[in-house]
Amino acid sequence: MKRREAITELGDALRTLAEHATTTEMPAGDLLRAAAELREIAARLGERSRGRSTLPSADDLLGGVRMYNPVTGGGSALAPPLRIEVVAGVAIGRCTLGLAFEGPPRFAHGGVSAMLLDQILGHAVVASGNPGMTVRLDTVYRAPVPLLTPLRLTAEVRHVDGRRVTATGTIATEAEPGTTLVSASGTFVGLRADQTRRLFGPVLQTEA
Ligand SMILES: CCCCCCCCCCCCCCCC(=O)SCCNC(=O)CCNC(=O)[C@H](O)C(C)(C)COP(=O)(O)OP(=O)(O)OC[C@H]1O[C@@H](n2cnc3c(N)ncnc32)[C@H](O)[C@@H]1OP(=O)(O)O
Repeated sequence: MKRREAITELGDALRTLAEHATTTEMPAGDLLRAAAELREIAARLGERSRGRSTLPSADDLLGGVRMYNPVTGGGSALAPPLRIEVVAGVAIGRCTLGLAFEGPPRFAHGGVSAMLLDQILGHAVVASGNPGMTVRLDTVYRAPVPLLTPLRLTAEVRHVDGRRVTATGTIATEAEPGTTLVSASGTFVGLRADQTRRLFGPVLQTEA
């Protein structure tokens, strides 16, 4: 537990770093000094690390704890992070995107919106008891998503057809939750046992 807290602390620091590195207007000399210091820290962290087929020791895959998920993970430098709760089958997500997520000036990159929606749709799908992988994600961009503004996302499952599950979701601001900025519809497919073995066999072996 202590290690998870430390991972989240490091994640927080990294997210602050990413945001300041995106917004800084400091002169070149300061940037070069910072780069050299950061390379030293990175080398230290890299002294003990895992490979692609090994789960993070702090994760609990079956319990749904993924510390470095790039959308929700407290330890991820890339995650906003999006906080998700599921209430009566509806996944509700909250986050605020900083300038590191900028696409058009003042607004979020469209790929970031798709990433947030893929994740929250996935949570609704898992909560419905039919976990699967995304095989299709259609996004409709109705209005740009503002940065530095609390956002509210929702997602719910619409249809289950054997191994195929369809879910829909939206992004809005907390201030105007009824005004959809981006909507998405996703298809998720539950894996057969042979597909699970082929894709995740090495990871599941180290988990056991
Ligand atoms: C308990 C605590 C919980 C805590 C809470 C944790 C929550 C934790 C949430 C995580 C949330 C993560 C959310 C991110 C989720 C990703 O980001 S997943 C990563 C991105 N997705 C991928 O990489 C998937 C890539 N695709 C594949 O590997 C393969 O398509 C799959 C998934 C193995 C399926 O294999 P396949 O050969 O394509 O399909 P197959 O098994 O033959 O057929 C299955 C059915 O799907 C259909 N299908 C396949 N592709 C498509 C398509 N593109 N469109 C429509 N239908 C399709 C087939 O037609 C077939 O239909 P039927 O004939 O049965 O009617």
